[in-house]
Amino acid sequence: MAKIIDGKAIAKKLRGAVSEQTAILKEQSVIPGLAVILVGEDPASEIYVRNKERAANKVGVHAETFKYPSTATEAEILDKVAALNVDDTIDAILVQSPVPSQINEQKVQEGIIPEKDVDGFHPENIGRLYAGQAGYYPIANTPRGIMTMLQHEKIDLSNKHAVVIGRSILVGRPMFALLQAANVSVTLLHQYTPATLRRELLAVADIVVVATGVPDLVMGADLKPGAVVMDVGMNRLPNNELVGDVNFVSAEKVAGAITPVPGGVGPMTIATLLQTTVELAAKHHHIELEQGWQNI
Ligand SMILES: Nc1nc(=O)c2c([nH]1)NC[C@@H]1CN(c3ccc(C(=O)N[C@@H](CCC(=O)O)C(=O)O)cc3)C=[N+]21
Repeated sequence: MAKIIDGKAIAKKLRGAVSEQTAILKEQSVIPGLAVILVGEDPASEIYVRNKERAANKVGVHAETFKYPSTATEAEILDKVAALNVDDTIDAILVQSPVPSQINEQKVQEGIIPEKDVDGFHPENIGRLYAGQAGYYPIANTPRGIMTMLQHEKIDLSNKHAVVIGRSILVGRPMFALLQAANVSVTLLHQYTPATLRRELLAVADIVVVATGVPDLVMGADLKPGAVVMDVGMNRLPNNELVGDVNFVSAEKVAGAITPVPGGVGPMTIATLLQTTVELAAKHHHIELEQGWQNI
């Protein structure tokens, strides 16, 4: 049976470290500010945004949510982003994805200045990540949180092969770059990968990251025994149950370690978002943070 990777517990540790860092910033009168723009009335997004706000306030991050109706225009959102870009109390800006179809998401992402781009979506930040550049720049929080979990679990990455399923800017693509930077050999699959090829590759994957939105896409029988499985999926079933993209019951019999849904990758995404917000605030105010993250 696989070890269950407790994302909730690791997230709690990380939030503790974030609190220590916000305390250091507070001594210099800096309160990290996170602005969240939410367009439309998607109930799932609203819950997520509320969770973020609550978690932020508990660790000393000031979070503000700006809500717009689903009829909001692109110009309205771009204007708000422009105002937040020059707002000195705001260090990090996040536009909740997806946005309604009249708004060009890419244009909005490019409107956030790279220094406040807490999702790591700006082409400049993505370019740096893909180029494997050194130095600090924000990186998408879900894949970054997954790297923290792998590190926390002391999973040896050297000479390993990872299969990442999903090529979104939110998860798959930055995951590919981060694993590669950690010297993992990475194969990136997506919805056009034939199922036969997917199974061939999963059978030789030491690490599997799944972010597709397809329940039961990966079954225990697909896995290499002992594989580490990171499930990013969040699917609400008709019976209201929340499940990932991996069939947990069959997978936990074959995997070496696996993240549950809920309580796995999700809580780490939020904790990592707060971590990134604090880092951006420190950079904005030219304050050197202590090397607090290492204790996670
Ligand atoms: N610009 C942008 N950045 C994002 O990071 C972003 C986004 N847009 N749009 C939506 C997705 C989704 N996402 C989640 C993060 C945490 C949980 C989470 O905390 N889940 C908990 C609780 C789930 C529950 O019980 O409802 C869990 O998995 O245990 C869920 C979903 C971030 N996203």
